[in-house]
Amino acid sequence: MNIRIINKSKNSLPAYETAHAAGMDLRADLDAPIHLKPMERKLIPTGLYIELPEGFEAQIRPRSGLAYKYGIGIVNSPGTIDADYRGEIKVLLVNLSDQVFEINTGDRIAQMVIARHEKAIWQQVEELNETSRGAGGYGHTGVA
Ligand SMILES: O=c1ccn([C@H]2C[C@H](O)[C@@H](COP(=O)(O)OP(=O)(O)OP(=O)(O)O)O2)c(=O)[nH]1
Ligand SMILES: [Mg+2]
Repeated sequence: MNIRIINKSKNSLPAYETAHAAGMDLRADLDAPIHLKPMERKLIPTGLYIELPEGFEAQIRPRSGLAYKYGIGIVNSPGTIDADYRGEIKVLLVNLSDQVFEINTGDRIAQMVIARHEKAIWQQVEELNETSRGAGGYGHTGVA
């Protein structure tokens, strides 16, 4: 599908890195390197602006390699880009390691998945259909 995009960054457009990748990697668009101290969080600009069709969202998800090797996560994971948002896409990184993490312009800091979503219309009722699970949750089926 075609999605309108403005690229004010110095990077090329986000791209699928492999043939059937679900996400396109997002690159940082910086004037100077950013240093993320342990437990610090910062909004990282991408220089990208998109116009999603109604009924679609973009999810901003962590990259597993950065998470595993450097403890880099996304505070609000998955971030949600709404179809009516026209501002710059930013990524809220957090450093969960005990080392400073340096981000340079052009670094692939996250990935973005374009997804359909439903628009719910509430049907307010007094009772819900019964199930065998009922209100059980939070591990009520056990561990093993
Ligand atoms: O990781 C993210 C998450 C959000 N956004 C942008 C797009 C999104 O459409 C908007 C609002 O995000 P969200 O609804 O998650 O934040 P909010 O705190 O509810 O803000 P708002 O009151 O503006 O909806 O911010 C990003 O650029 N990156
Ligand atoms: Mg919101």
